[in-house]
Amino acid sequence: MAARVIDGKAFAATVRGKVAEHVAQLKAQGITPGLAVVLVGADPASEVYVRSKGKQTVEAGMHSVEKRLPATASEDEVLSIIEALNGDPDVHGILVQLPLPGHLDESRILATVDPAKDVDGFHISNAGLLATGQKAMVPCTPLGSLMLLRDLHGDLTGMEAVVIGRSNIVGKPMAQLLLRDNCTVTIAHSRTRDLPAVVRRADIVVAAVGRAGMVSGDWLKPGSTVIDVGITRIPTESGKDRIVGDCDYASCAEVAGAITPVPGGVGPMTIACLLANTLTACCRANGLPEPEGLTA
Ligand SMILES: Nc1nc2c(c(=O)[nH]1)N[C@@H](CN(C=O)c1ccc(C(=O)N[C@@H](CCC(=O)O)C(=O)O)cc1)CN2
Ligand SMILES: [Mg+2]
Repeated sequence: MAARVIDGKAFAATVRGKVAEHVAQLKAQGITPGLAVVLVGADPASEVYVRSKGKQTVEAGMHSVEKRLPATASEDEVLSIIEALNGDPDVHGILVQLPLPGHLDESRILATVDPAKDVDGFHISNAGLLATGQKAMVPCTPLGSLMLLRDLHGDLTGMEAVVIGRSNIVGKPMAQLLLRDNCTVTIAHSRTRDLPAVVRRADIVVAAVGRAGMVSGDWLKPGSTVIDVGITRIPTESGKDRIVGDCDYASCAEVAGAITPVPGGVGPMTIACLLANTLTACCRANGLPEPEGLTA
């Protein structure tokens, strides 16, 4: 039987609606959550994401700040912008759009964001809090993926999860979140021996390696749930890029029980969760209860 298609676009719209409702309540108390996005350079995909972030921030009723620097900006210039945003009381969330130009030290830049305003959850102190099971800001793509899984399965306790990819942004935090939800978690990667056999054990597969179409249907346990985090742009003859995930959709959809499409799966959840994290950061900064169902 063909897999159920997990509609991340629709789910993201629901999340954004909930965020907007909370924001309206905060504004009635004189509090407006604010999100600042820092973009260094003019990577075309980053331009698109940053524009969407600003637009969706405003649509949710929040205050949006955009700081743009040329690709030639020095590290000190980037750091001084972040420091100013750290001290701005109207800004509750700060993110630095990745990738950064190669001459900049990404770790140093991310470590300069105030952890309480780190709505991407990339600061080492948030990574450490998450790894030790404490209250953290959680990276948006793993948080969105977890929301989709909880919506589909309810309780994830006891499920076998295989996360393919060990990045700090997706693979590692995703594994931590699944562990926290009582899954038995394996992190697989490019050096894993017999990757298809490892993936075949999984009730939940999260593919986050950045290799187009790598996971094929014959790697899957029948009925498993596939979360495809990959986004690879493939140029087409029409001149417009087509985007594909890390899973070979046609073959995986024949074997899986449920699968996220690319586009329209995990991608839209990333920005919806960014808004949710900004709301959470604003509530924490004001000593207010956190919104239910919008955090991990
Ligand atoms: N600071 C950050 N940088 C990057 C992150 C991040 O979470 N924080 N993630 C990605 C880019 N990204 C957001 O920044 C992002 C990627 C994809 C989507 C999305 O909605 N994708 C759509 C397709 C859109 C398209 O056609 O390009 C989908 O999958 O349906 C949103 C945000 C790297 N950098
Ligand atoms: Mg670098």
